[in-house]
Amino acid sequence: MSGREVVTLPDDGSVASDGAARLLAALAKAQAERGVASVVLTGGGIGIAMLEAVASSPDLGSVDWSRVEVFWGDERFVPAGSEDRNDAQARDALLDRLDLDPARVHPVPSSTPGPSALESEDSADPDAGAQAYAQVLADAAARLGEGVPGLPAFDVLLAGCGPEGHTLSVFPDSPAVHATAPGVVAVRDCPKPPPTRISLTLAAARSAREVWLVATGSSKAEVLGRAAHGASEVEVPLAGLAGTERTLWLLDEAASADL
Ligand SMILES: O=C(O)[C@H](O)[C@@H](O)[C@H](O)[C@H](O)COP(=O)(O)O
Repeated sequence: MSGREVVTLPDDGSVASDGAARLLAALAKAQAERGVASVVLTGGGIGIAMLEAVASSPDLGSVDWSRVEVFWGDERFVPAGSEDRNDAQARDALLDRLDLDPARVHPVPSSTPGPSALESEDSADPDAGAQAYAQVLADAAARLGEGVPGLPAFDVLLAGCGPEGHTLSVFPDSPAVHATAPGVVAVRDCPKPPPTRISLTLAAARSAREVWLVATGSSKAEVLGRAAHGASEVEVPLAGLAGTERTLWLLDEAASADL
């Protein structure tokens, strides 16, 4: 596991544009090395702002988007197409403008059948959805190469965090944070709405070569400070984020105040 690298930028706009430039460069490098690049997207304000910055980047064409595999680290378990879904927000912000191969875009199953690539796997039961997504990831691991058992060695996994320390949909002292095996879990009773979600576990996120935590604003400062000073992942799940080659915290000054 890699040591943590922290980059602090002046404000959220510069985090979005710097993150976008880094993402484009990382995907282009992965394609040069391995042919196909893979990225795990996140929801949240700064995660989506970063995708908007990718969409408006002059370097958008430096990546061959038909050779990018797209996954999500967590998803709100609501109907397909709902604006609450992280995948719908990512499509609006960026994905709909790209020449992606639909077979390489892997949304997390939704709560009702709908216009998703995984329509047949959508279900009213989040546990069934989690199991279906675990199979999608296992199939991808066979294609892309394995990081941890059963999970692809994603090139870049993006994650946000909440003021109480959640990342993905893994909340402090919740069943998901106690699920220590690499995998996909259903999450119920989330403090952040909507209450039902599907999420990679922290151990699954650690399958990625590079894990980037992207966080801005003063509400995140205290919990980032606790993680930097050794809080456990059970208390502060974001502390458990790590990539096999690189762990990057991309923050603004407000979020960095207690490091
Ligand atoms: O579904 C979600 O909401 C997320 O994936 C979640 O983990 C998010 O990234 C953080 O809560 C940060 O969200 P903000 O950037 O909006 O604070």
